[in-house]
Amino acid sequence: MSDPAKPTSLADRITRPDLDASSASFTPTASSAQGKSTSWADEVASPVGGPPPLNQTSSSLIAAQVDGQVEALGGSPLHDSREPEVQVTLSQIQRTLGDPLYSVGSFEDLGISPQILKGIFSMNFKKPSKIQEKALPLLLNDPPSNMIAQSQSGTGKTAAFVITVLSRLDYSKPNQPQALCLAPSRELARQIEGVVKSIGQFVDGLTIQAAVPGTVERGAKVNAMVVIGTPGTVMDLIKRRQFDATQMKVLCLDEADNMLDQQGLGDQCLRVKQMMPSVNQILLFSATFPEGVMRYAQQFSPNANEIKLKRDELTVAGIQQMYMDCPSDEGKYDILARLYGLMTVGSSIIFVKKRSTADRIADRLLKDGHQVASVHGAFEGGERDAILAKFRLGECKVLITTNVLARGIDVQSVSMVINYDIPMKGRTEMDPDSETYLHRIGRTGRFGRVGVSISFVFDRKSYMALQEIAQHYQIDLVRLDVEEWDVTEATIKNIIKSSRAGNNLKA
Ligand SMILES: Nc1ncnc2c1ncn2[C@@H]1O[C@H](COP(=O)(O)OP(=O)(O)OP(=O)(O)O)[C@@H](O)[C@H]1O
Repeated sequence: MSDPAKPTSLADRITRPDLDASSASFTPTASSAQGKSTSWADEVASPVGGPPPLNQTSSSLIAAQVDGQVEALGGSPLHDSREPEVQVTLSQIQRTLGDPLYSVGSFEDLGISPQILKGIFSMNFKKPSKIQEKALPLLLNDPPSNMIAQSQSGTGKTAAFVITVLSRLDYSKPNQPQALCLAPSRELARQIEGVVKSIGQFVDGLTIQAAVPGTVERGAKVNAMVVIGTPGTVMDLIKRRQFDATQMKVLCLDEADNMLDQQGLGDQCLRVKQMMPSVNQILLFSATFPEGVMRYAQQFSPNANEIKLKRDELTVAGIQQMYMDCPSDEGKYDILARLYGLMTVGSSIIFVKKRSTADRIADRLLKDGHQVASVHGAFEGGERDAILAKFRLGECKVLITTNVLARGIDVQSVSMVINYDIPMKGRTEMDPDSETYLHRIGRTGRFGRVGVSISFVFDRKSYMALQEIAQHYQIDLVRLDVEEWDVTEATIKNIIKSSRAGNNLKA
């Protein structure tokens, strides 16, 4: 069907790596080199570029496996050249104050309290990551200044803002709310609460409280120094005077682009901010800041120092991004069921568009004898917490979910992410949602680990959407052949194994 000499499709641009089991390295087969394919990929013309040299694709896969090996016993794997340089732009105010811009090589250089340092080291953080080394000197500088910070998924943004929050508190006022971290989902808020607890575990007098649905009873007071919550709940608590926000110093929005971009969440964040007259440091963090949202972010967090990444540096090198050409929408299920064995090598997350799809797939997989759990917005809060807790502990290895868990969730054992449905924007679903794609696949490959993402396409629309996402980030997706299952299986296994080796060493 396709002319091997003519680079017309994504499948032509991207090469399928085949595994040479004896040498445990990838080499292209004759069939892939000749462009043999019967997929959507061949039927849709690609507007850009020719194929990368075959050996380039295969060697990049080998490199990824080597990169994924982490240092033995608690060494941090993310301290090498794979972490892209972040671009720092100082605010006008900061420039007039003088240039404090330096990059710290160690947490000790930050001048933070010994108790906070002890907390950091107890988490086995040996050195700051790039975002931490660039952001923390600015975040901790006096007088406090705003920041809009972008860095890749899994690079330690949470610790950067948590260390800042803990360094800004007046410990003589344990019952007075002074810092608020907002997140778009209860799960992420809970996770941030955990990080505050861990880093702050040796800080005398620290008080922490979650403000997500169901945690603060009607009439009860929010009386902790650090509050971590979701925008709607926090807004209601302040309005009902359960939460005194008058002495708030720091406001931090995690996944800021997502919250500011959505009508409801964005309005709630703005209302919350307006109810905090004394806030003097507004921090916005995310792996993505699309241009349109950036302008609003700059209004929300005025005169902020900015840390940004180039668009082609947004994807994490350790995540091998692949796709599978499925026979039909319904046919995706059979492919998923075949992948099940690989999904349980580590832990996996399957992202679908609709809650009903999550339930349907979970039911079928369970009936077929597989252990999976689904979780989404229709579940009651406590149930959501319980399922995620099981997943974190590895008691449940495969989680089927919607975009509700696409952002921020940090489970280091996740070695595979499956995009069962390609993420599309809004109700019309006309445009691919590149940001959500990035956040979804970012649930694997955390802090320098290796992971695999597999996106399912089955028709022209899904194929074109994925192609657009690939072009947006200038990435080459690897095609896995559903017809050559042995090769596909070996390819995935090999990558996951390398990440597991790292994790085992770390344990
Ligand atoms: N300096 C460090 N050394 C070692 N591990 C670290 C360090 N900083 C953070 N980590 C670990 O890296 C992992 C990812 O961090 P975190 O969840 O903050 O990423 P993130 O940048 O917020 O990602 P996302 O964009 O997906 O929300 C966590 O498990 C965290 O404990």
